[in-house]
Amino acid sequence: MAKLILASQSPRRRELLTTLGIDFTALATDIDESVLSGETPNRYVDRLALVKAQAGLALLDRPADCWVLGSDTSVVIDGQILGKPTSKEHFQTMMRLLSGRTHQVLTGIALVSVGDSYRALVTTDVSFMALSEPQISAYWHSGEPLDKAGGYGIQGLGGVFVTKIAGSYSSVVGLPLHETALLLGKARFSLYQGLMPI
Ligand SMILES: Cc1cn([C@H]2C[C@H](O)[C@@H](COP(=O)(O)OP(=O)(O)OP(=O)(O)O)O2)c(=O)[nH]c1=O
Repeated sequence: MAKLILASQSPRRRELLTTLGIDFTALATDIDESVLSGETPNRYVDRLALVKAQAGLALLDRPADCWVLGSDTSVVIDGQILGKPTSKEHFQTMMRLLSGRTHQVLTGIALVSVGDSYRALVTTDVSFMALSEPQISAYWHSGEPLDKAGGYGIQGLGGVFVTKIAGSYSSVVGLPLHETALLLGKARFSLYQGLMPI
């Protein structure tokens, strides 16, 4: 039986993958997350998921026995990719953009082995209430925004700002469970007692 490796340092991704009940090992990869010139948001998250998985595969002693899962989540508004905030000012700019509007959360996932790869891209619409400057400032001081794409966590205090979501909640948190299960099925991993046909 092949081994499953999660190439991610995100605690949310580890938690979400754990819920599928398949044994896996997590390892951290360090990759360049810069957007290429002219790259669309869809291509960007798809490429980064693949690069993370490939970087994970390259770290393994016995890659031939393994499948590596990589994932990338980005927030997109007006065609602009919002990554993680690098400062309070950067965070405020993001919140002002998201305030009172609907944006997209894109998550790319890639499952790679030495000879094969499967990929999926999931888009979810998330609507925010209109935010005041004091609200934005209070949220920054919670400490939650720093390690999250778009500067918010729907699963935490950031969920207070979300008025509507259309799509996959787990994808917004970092790993779309349905699509991940489909990819794992293609790689012949069996989920809990036939939960998902393979
Ligand atoms: C929008 C949103 C993002 N996020 C998180 C998911 C991802 O962890 C993070 C986006 O950054 P990513 O670069 O996708 O992931 P990461 O750096 O945390 O982990 P790794 O690359 O090692 O896998 O933002 C939430 O937790 N909740 C949310 O509502």
